[in-house]
Amino acid sequence: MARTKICGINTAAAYRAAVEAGADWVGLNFYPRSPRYITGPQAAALGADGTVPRVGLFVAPDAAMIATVLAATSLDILQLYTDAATCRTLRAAFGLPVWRAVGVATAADLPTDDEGLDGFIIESKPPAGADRPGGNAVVLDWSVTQDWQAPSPWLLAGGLTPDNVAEAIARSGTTAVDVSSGVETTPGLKSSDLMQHFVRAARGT
Ligand SMILES: O=C(O)c1ccccc1NCC(=O)[C@H](O)[C@H](O)COP(=O)(O)O
Repeated sequence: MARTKICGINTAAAYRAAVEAGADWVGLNFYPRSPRYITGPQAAALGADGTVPRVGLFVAPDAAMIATVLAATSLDILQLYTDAATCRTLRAAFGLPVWRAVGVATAADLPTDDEGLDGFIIESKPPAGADRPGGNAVVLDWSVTQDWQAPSPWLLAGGLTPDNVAEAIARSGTTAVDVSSGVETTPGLKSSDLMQHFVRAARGT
């Protein structure tokens, strides 16, 4: 049984489908190189009704980048691809919970304290030559977190699909999962059926 974040929501239809599928969070991607990229104004049209918490994703962010998005729309959580100190600074600046995204290859890469943050996204490192740090459909070795004493809440991500998420949950010990590619038919195009199957498989139903 795990909660689910569906990341890379980029249309009103995809937002509705993620809500109907039972996602616990939706991710909005503000990284221009991503096939799921949206702007702040586009995000404003995607379910700012509070139905499902919205996680805003930023890569190498500064305060101006985040402020520009927040001027156009609200966010509930920040998912940041940057160092822990910058995460703490931005957390204080905007008064929003921060999840730091951590690329993991071995147990040595796992955080050993909460870093003054609210949680982590634990995912596979990007493959060589990747143009983005996440959303690459690359699976992590799920045994890496088996003996980890997680210092705070965390979500498992990377290459998850409706077919492998139950095994990923069982082997990693996670209580929350995060998916982007695995619920798409092509990069950036979310599938309602795949989202429904993914959430059901994550819930064990
Ligand atoms: O999804 C992207 O395109 C992306 C681009 C740059 C940074 C992060 C990105 N995704 C972040 C996520 O939270 C994804 O859900 C996570 O990396 C898992 O992606 P996937 O392996 O495609 O399920």
